[in-house]
Amino acid sequence: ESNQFCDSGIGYGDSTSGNEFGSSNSKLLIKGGTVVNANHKQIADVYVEDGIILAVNPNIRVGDEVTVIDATGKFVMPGGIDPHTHLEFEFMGTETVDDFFSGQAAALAGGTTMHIDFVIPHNGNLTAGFEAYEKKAKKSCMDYGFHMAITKWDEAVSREMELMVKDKGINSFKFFMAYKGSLMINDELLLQGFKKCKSLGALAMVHAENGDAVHEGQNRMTELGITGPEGHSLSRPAVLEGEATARAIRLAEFVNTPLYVVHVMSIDALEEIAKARNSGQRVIGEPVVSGLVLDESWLWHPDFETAAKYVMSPPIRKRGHDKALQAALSTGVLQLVGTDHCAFNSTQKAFGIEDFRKIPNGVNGIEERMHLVWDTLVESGQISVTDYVRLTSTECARIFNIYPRKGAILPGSDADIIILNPNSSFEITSKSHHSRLDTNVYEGRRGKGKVEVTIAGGKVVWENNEVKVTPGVGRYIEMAPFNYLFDGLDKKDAIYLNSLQAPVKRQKYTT
Ligand SMILES: NC(=O)NCCC(=O)O
Ligand SMILES: [Zn+2]
Ligand SMILES: [Zn+2]
Repeated sequence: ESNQFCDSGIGYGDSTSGNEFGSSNSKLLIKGGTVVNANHKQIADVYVEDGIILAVNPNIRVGDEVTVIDATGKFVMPGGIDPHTHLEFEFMGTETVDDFFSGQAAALAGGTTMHIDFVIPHNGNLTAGFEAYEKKAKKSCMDYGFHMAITKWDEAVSREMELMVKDKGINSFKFFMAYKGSLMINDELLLQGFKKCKSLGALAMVHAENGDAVHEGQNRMTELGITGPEGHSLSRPAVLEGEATARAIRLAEFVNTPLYVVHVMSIDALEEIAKARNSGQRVIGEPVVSGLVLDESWLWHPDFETAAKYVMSPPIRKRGHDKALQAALSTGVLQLVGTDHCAFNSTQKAFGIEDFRKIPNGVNGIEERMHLVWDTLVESGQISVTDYVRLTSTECARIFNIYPRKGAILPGSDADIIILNPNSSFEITSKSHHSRLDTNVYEGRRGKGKVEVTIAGGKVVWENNEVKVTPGVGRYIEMAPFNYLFDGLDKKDAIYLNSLQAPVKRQKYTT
């Protein structure tokens, strides 16, 4: 198809002409499509000026200076927001191949117009980590936000969390319960971190696996002589994800703070989330595309390169978990879909050729998510088109407090828009994808529904199978604390305090 601009297939816009997102159209009319929001759909036109949606109405008339895009028979929806990515991430002795430019160009080609990446503190220092990620993100070609990981605990970290929330636009912190010896924290830290999150109105996020038990499982596999990629799956079974999910949920309940469980990969974990939500606890569950559409059999593939590309944590599970995760999205047990895009090429994956513990963990997905969710869930009739918008965009915007600026096609919202043709089809291959990866875990997959146009910040950045983007035009989106999950939590605290009886008055004890 269109690899005419450079070898990655990414065309560069002209930043000197003010034509920043690659197309000259600062005034756009998207005509005759079915405009879909999370709670409503209607046939309407969408008028955009200078990056903002100004009107959504049937039969909008415009002058000749306006670029008109015909969307008849197609869906006009908010651009996808990926809540979980790792661009330019230093991990397991190497760095992901997609940076804030290539990863975002890939995202735009797949209909995602914003992502939230994880800042990793520098030797535990949050400010240093934030500044490093600010630098990495300077080449951004689409809007982005940050979560922040917490990897150690002391007074300085506690103060810096406050600084991040009050001055830097971060409203979520991730705690790794796995990766012993590197990112993993213990229960004491988890508890302190949850308390701090609650006081700041920041959302606590967990990578839920029992890291001590995973370490034990890895030793067990090594002693048994299982050194290949299948050892990755065997060493960290779903029970360890279920255990950590349950533990995090109970600690969040003890602190009375909302919890977001990232990359939910198993029935074990989703059952814990379902139980907590049924009892009224505010727990959000995020499955990722790999968990929804793949199964672990790839890890047993006789070719190392093929097997190793599926190594991620928690692992991709046995067939059955995928279908259960899909059903949990359609019933509301899980609320939004991410990717955990964390791209390591085959040379990097080969670091673990002798020992699965050294295979860098991570799979791709930032470009594929919107297509695969459509094909898997909408085309199969499991969710409606409005649900699709909610799961891929709106709910993420609500959780991270940027709705309705993002996640909606409404007057006043940012003009981040996709046009999806339900009668067209897509095919995924590393030969034409826009990531810098030399492989793709979805290689060869075809499906129905194709994102034909992506508009980011009011500019057409993907059309006719061409992506045209400019490094440096993506904006950092600050996210305010106290999202909707915090509403009324203080009332629950007050009821709890009132329920405590006065200390029992006892006679002085004499012997
Ligand atoms: N998931 C994974 O394997 N790599 C990225 C780091 C993480 O999210 O745990
Ligand atoms: Zn994780
Ligand atoms: Zn991740």
